[in-house]
Amino acid sequence: MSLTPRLLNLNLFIYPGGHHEAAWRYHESAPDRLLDLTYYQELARRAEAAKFDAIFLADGPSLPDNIRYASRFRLEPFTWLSGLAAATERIGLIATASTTYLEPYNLARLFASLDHLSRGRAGWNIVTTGAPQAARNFGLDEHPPHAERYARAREYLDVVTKLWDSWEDDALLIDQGGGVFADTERIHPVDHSGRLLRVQGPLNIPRSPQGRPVYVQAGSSQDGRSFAARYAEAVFTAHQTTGNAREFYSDIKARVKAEGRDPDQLKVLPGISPFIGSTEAEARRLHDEFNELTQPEYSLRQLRQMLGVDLSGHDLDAPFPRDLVPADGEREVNSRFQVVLDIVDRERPTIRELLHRLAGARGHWVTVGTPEQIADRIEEWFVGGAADGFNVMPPYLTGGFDTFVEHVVPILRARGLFRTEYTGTTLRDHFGLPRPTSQYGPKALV
Ligand SMILES: Cc1cc2nc3c(=O)[nH]c(=O)nc-3n(C[C@H](O)[C@H](O)[C@H](O)COP(=O)(O)O)c2cc1C
Repeated sequence: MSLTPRLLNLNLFIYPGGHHEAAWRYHESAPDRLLDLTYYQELARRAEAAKFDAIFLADGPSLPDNIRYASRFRLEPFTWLSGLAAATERIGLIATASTTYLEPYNLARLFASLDHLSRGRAGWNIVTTGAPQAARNFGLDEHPPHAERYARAREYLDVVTKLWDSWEDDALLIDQGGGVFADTERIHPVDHSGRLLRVQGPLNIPRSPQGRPVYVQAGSSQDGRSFAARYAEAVFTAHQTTGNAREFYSDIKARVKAEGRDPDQLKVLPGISPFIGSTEAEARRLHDEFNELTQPEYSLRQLRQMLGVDLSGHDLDAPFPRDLVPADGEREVNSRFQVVLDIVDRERPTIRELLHRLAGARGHWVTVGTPEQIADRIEEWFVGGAADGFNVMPPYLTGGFDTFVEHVVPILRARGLFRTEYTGTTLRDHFGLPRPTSQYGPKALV
């Protein structure tokens, strides 16, 4: 049982301009700065000043098909995070990278380099890539099926973990007198030859400050949850209700325990996208103002990706036609399908009401209220076995984040729920995770 108080882990989940689909149209947004590094460096410094655990960047190797209506382009995460590393000292840097569309040796180099250059702040959001259109950017006619992507991901994790371990911690000698830079006896080829991957190794840079990046994952299917239980040290997830979040949390922790791991060493971090006002009415007005900026063409396309149903041409103010949702329709992400279907079954919305429910954060928890109300809800999930912390998803930037930091974080601190200072320097320190030893390291003396 840990003696240090259990504190929230909070990440800033950055989408260009903000998570609400219409954020780029809001008068306080700065859509002309979304390719400007200094815009994100300013944001990263504010998140570090607020003692956040990490910055998280999503990614996919294809252009989302709704770019006509929303600022949904994708800056490459490693390039982006290297620029943020140069502007910060402590805050973690979590990049999304695909086990389907990156070669293991390249991915291992990218993360080891980011971990060295940031002095131990790298995290890896491990994805298999849900977007089928990515396949044609890599010479494939078809996107690999879900189960096959996870089979590759499991073998992939074994390979890159070997690569990150391939230099023992004390392999780098830099013995100027003796003229030996590195002890090659302590640098090991990995010689992996598996069903799907073949990699000889070793990696071409020394073992990084954290040993390897923090393993983050966001799967929700059975494959996804089993994968998380075996490898992940943090799991991102999307839930609308405390009940569903609690069910996911206890399932994942039980799976980790069944894998013989310590459940405290996997942090469950749902998304939260808060609209904050000095009164509840003001917060609701702000939320409505954003929803009035939405464009049905975008929202209907997103709904088709989530539910596999095309409602263009339907009366948006008619009840959502639940019977049109195919049980096994073509959709990108199974887990989000269930989240949206639960909203439909629970709230019986019109089509327009459902589009507005999803406009804020694509099925993540959107919550509207005063700073005290937002803090109450965060505390309820945190102490109630539904979350170890959150991916904070500001509906718009930078104002949506500034309001959360200036008005909600102080309340969380006053309640003893969030750190006042960093107690460590690496992302593993912030998450309370151990630094793994190398599987090639000197065998423990018996
Ligand atoms: C917070 C969060 C962030 C995610 N970010 C990405 C991402 O950047 N790229 C991606 O391809 N998938 C992303 N996903 C999707 C997951 O990787 C995963 O495919 C999805 O949750 C469905 O799980 P499943 O594959 O186990 O069905 C994200 C999911 C969540 C909850």
